[in-house]
Amino acid sequence: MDLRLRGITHFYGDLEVLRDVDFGVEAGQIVCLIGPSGCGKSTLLRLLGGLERPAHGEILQLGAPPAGSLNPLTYVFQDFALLPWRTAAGNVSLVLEDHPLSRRERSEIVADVLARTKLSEFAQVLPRQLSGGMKQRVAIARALAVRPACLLMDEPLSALDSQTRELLLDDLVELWLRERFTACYVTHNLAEAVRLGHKVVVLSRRPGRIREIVEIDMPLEQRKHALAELQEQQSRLWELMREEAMAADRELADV
Ligand SMILES: Nc1ncnc2c1ncn2[C@@H]1O[C@H](COP(=O)(O)OP(=O)(O)OP(=O)(O)O)[C@@H](O)[C@H]1O
Repeated sequence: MDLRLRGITHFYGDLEVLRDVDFGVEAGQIVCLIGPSGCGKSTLLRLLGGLERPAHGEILQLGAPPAGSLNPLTYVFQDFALLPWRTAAGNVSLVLEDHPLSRRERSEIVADVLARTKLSEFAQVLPRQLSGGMKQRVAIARALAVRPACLLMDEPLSALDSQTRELLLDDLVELWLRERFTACYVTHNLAEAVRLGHKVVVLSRRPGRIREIVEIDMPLEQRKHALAELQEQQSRLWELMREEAMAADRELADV
């Protein structure tokens, strides 16, 4: 299933947050959203997931979600959002409990996604016994359990230390190579955007407009070993963002 945003404009009261935003998320691709603080990236994810409706414009879902999808648009949050009293398996199972599945089907799905995210041996462990990186892997397993058409990822690595972030970044690349999942991925981290994004949507400061859409053709599996080339892409993205980021900072300082 592809997603298309057409002419998205959004307000909170009188505050115009997004203006005339157009882009697409093609099935099997990761689209990264970057832009200065407050430019409306998380708002765009909420609009994509249907949590809010845009003031103007439309979001189209083209094609069918994967067979058996229980929640086509599924969020992965920065703070993992795990229930502390449930084990890793219990947290994953939670999102299946409102669906008409037998106990056996449920445990098969849970075992499958824990295996796919290399968490099988941690199935019975509580979140407090897990590192930040492992917690986020549980959250990703939970998201995969509902067979999403598109993962809506809001800075999923930003609560982690830099080493863990790097490891999880590798895990995400590996997962994508195995499963070709579709994602719209919000980040402040340009290195993350150029490692993961097939396309990077650069937004201007508020009201967020499309500043540029940068396609990165290099296959994901090659990127880890092509850091010099990626650095060029990253510098280009930073050039696009720098003035907007400085202006956004000045605006925040004036508030
Ligand atoms: N529910 C809301 N009600 C009122 N204003 C809101 C609401 N949600 C967001 N905003 C405002 O809308 C603007 C965009 O917020 P949003 O969180 O989408 O930006 P962002 O680009 O994700 O920011 P950051 O990079 O800092 O996370 C901000 O000025 C924010 O204060």
